[in-house]
Amino acid sequence: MRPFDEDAMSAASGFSLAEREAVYHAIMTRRDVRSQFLPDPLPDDVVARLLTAAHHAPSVGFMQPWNFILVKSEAVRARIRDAFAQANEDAALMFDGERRQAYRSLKLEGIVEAPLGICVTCDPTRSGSVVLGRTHNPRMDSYSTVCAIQNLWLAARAEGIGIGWVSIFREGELKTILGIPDHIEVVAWLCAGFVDRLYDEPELSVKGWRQRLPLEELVFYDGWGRSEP
Ligand SMILES: Cc1cc2c(cc1C)N(C[C@H](O)[C@H](O)[C@H](O)COP(=O)(O)O)c1[nH]c(=O)[nH]c(=O)c1N2
Repeated sequence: MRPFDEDAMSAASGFSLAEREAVYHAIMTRRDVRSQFLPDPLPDDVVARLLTAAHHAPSVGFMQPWNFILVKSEAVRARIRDAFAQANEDAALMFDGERRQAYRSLKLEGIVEAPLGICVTCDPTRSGSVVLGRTHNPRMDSYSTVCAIQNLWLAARAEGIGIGWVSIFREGELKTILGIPDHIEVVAWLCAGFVDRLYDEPELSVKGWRQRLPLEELVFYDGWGRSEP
């Protein structure tokens, strides 16, 4: 192996050491935010940067299947929060005993507290019925939309903006509230707002719900279940 050469690395990537570190810093310190939102509105230019980051995500066949519905209205966000509350009650009943109690103690959304809601959708018809790369797996358009969300989430981390992904909804209710056509898939409701602090570790881990798995247990070599030769 070639000896590590910092100058060569920077020349090859076009990233200085500090820039490379900044990328990993954003990745490692990004958090899902539920309750640390500040009420200050997000400036339009910052929101535009986040959406631009999202729009530069990879997508199957370059179909760019996403739309972003920006929801500032408190009244609309209150309806979305009510839709969450109903679905969350069903969700709690799916757990038993102590786990149900623990689930109920978690705060799993900041829909009203966050000054901006972003509903991210996926349009499976965006570039016709046959899409390069989606021919044998129709879910690839949803996966592309998730890539856009992750770009937005990391850019937000760098901008000091917290993002909380809320998925505890009956999709039909969100569609009704937001007037989303039937053929469009709702991929995410994102709560967005400035934050004054972030958890160092995932909140679900801090609160004892579930811990990060050891990476070594998740990596196989040359086939499913095969450990390092
Ligand atoms: C597809 C999807 C859907 C959801 C989430 C994430 C993703 C990727 N997460 C956030 C999730 O709980 C969180 O990412 C993990 O707990 C890890 O924490 P950090 O994101 O590292 O802080 C999430 N969190 C929450 O409080 N309510 C929710 O409904 C959801 N839904």
